[in-house]
Amino acid sequence: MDDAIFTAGARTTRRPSREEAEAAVRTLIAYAGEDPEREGLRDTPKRVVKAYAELFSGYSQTDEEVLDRIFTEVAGYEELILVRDIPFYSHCEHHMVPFIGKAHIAYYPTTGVVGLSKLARIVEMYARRLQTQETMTAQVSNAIEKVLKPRGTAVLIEAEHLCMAMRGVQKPGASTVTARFTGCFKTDPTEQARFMMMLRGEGK
Ligand SMILES: Nc1nc2c(ncn2[C@@H]2O[C@H](COP(=O)(O)OP(=O)(O)OP(=O)(O)O)[C@@H](O)[C@H]2O)c(=O)[nH]1
Ligand SMILES: [Zn+2]
Repeated sequence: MDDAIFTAGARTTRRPSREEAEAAVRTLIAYAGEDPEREGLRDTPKRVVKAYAELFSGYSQTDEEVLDRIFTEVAGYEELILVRDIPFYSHCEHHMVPFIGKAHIAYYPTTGVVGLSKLARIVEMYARRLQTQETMTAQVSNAIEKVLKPRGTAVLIEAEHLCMAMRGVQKPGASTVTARFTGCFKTDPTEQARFMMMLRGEGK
């Protein structure tokens, strides 16, 4: 696993070994002005690399693996399905600092539905990568489109970017909203309005 080769875009890169990753963390600790050998920090590189396995676990899965089971026995249900307030933690790809928020996903099924938890799992998979909020929004939407071929998909993500809160422009509390509408949500303004109303808990 440590020596695995991975391909990103057109480039193929050797995955650094665990030892190399730990050495990089030690370098960053020293760069921050600390002594990486002091007791409290001695095991930190190991802990950070272990935490990375969890925080960036989204690279080892695919859309098809996550959305692998489609249920067709839903008595002809073709109405809107909305899962809202799916919490997530991601990392912005510019600063590698967390952005934290909630995703809301709706779709109109055609041939079947997925388990509700799978919508949260697809959010997890893309959140646990280096991201921009826009990319993540599009990726979640594309995954649902590809696997479920729904009549329409609506994905709305709201998040606070800590790179804007704890550094740089320092605006804690500013929230970013991104949305992608496809199918009937894109072509029919009343569907979009219905989605927004249901998000606020007003719709039916
Ligand atoms: N569009 C978009 N921008 C993001 C996201 N996460 C972080 N950013 C922005 O990425 C930008 C990177 O800007 P740069 O000028 O290259 O970097 P910087 O000097 O660190 O910028 P400041 O954050 O303004 O200090 C910043 O404006 C961030 O707010 C995201 O998910 N989407
Ligand atoms: Zn950032």
